[in-house]
Amino acid sequence: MTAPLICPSILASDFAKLGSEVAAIEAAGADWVHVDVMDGHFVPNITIGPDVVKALRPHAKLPFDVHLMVAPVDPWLEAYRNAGADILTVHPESGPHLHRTLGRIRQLGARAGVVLNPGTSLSVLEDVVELVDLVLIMSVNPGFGGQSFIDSSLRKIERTRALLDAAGSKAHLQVDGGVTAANAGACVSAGADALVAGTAVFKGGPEAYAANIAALKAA
Ligand SMILES: O=C(CO)[C@@H](O)[C@H](O)COP(=O)(O)O
Ligand SMILES: [Co+2]
Repeated sequence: MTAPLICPSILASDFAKLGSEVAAIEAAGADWVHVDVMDGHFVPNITIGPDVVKALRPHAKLPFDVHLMVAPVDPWLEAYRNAGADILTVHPESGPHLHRTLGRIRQLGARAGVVLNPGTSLSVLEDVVELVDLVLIMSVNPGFGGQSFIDSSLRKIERTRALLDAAGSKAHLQVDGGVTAANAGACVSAGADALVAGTAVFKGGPEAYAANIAALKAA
């Protein structure tokens, strides 16, 4: 089995040192930088605006994987793309026309992702599968880091893998929320090829990042 892509969520990093945190995870072997954007409306937390993404962009060469928890999302796509986002991932609930939103992301030259909350049906994906480069399965309800992995997510990952394979899609299948070295193997066995991890990467400070990332890859 190939090792999964590891996408540290900088939500769990030291916000007073974001530039050096992004550089540190790149040096420690991360594959993508996962940026959680929250608006205090779609989810009950406020985090990172496009100016912060722009300021962080020179600190790493890794793809910036921007998870937009913002509604309405459409007015923000261009700003985050211009700020340096390589992947823009949207919730179906964050706009009226998912098909149009995904098309717009690709038109902007970014990879398009769709993210399914624990309570969102996988059927949403059926009609847009040809427009997605990434499917993100939330294994917690969005809004905060440090929550516990919802075990029923494993079955949803399996069902998503089956749907993508049946459609001949090469989209990445990413998991986000409560991912640790203890459940990473089960996520990959279920069909995930990319793991978001905040707490599990940033615990222990910069000296621990390489070992934390290696543990997730090996799991
Ligand atoms: O999108 C989200 C939360 O809404 C995630 O990306 C979390 O930030 C992951 O953090 P951990 O659960 O790994 O601590
Ligand atoms: Co996220």
